[in-house]
Amino acid sequence: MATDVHRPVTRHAVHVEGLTRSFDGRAVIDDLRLDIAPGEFVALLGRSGCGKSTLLRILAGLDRDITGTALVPRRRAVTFQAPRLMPWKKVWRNVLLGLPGRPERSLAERALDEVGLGHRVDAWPKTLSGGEAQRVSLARALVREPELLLLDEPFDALDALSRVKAQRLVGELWQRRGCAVLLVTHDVEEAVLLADRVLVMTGGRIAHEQRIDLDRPREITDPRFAALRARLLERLGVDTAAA
Ligand SMILES: Nc1ncnc2c1ncn2[C@@H]1O[C@H](COP(=O)(O)OP(=O)(O)OP(=O)(O)O)[C@@H](O)[C@H]1O
Repeated sequence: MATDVHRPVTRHAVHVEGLTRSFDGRAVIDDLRLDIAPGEFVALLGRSGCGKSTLLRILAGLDRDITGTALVPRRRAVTFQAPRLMPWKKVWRNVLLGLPGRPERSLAERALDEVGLGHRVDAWPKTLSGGEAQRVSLARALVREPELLLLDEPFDALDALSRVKAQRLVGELWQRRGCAVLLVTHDVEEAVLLADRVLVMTGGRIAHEQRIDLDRPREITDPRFAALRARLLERLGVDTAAA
């Protein structure tokens, strides 16, 4: 088994080749190939259960039971659908959780400022709204100064308005930080809004990829936006005529 995970890479932010992950003899990821360039924003779409989260967990280093090659930078960070905050730690301590050594509180303050939560540094997690909690988890990712940011459906649990705000924030952070992003999402519109390239995963592989060559900020009212959205929905097997 050639598990070549987590060596530093330079030319790519992610280099995956011949990656396979099986559960109970069934390959959920099947000979998958994927490259992400430094600073590139990639969105990953696919039907429920197609293996998106499994791939993300592998890239995050949380699942090493693989065959094939998966090279990612050492400085990487991941956020999940749920913010996963420790309720007995204040917000700033949650942000610094898991960092080596004795990181300074000011690090957390800076990251929280960046996500618009400078005023909630000393708050307890239970006093946060869903959108705020998700932003804390984003700050926890940013404090690691990632070259690769892995986002697993980070906006899914949010109401429509918080979702739009959070999407905008992620777009701004990405532009400011210049890190590569892999965003797993169910939402085709979100993918077209944010990504340089959208991947559609089927049968454990990347079955389709679509470059999004629209200027930013993007307008969903742009006919080119609608055309890309329709093409991706088609690739996902959604009947757009009936939608
Ligand atoms: N630890 C596990 N043990 C057994 N099967 C698993 C395990 N983790 C994932 N699977 C299976 O692998 C498949 C892919 O799961 P995964 O969570 O990666 O899908 P997904 O594309 O992220 O789905 P969703 O969009 O619903 O989140 C599913 O059939 C799931 O049941």
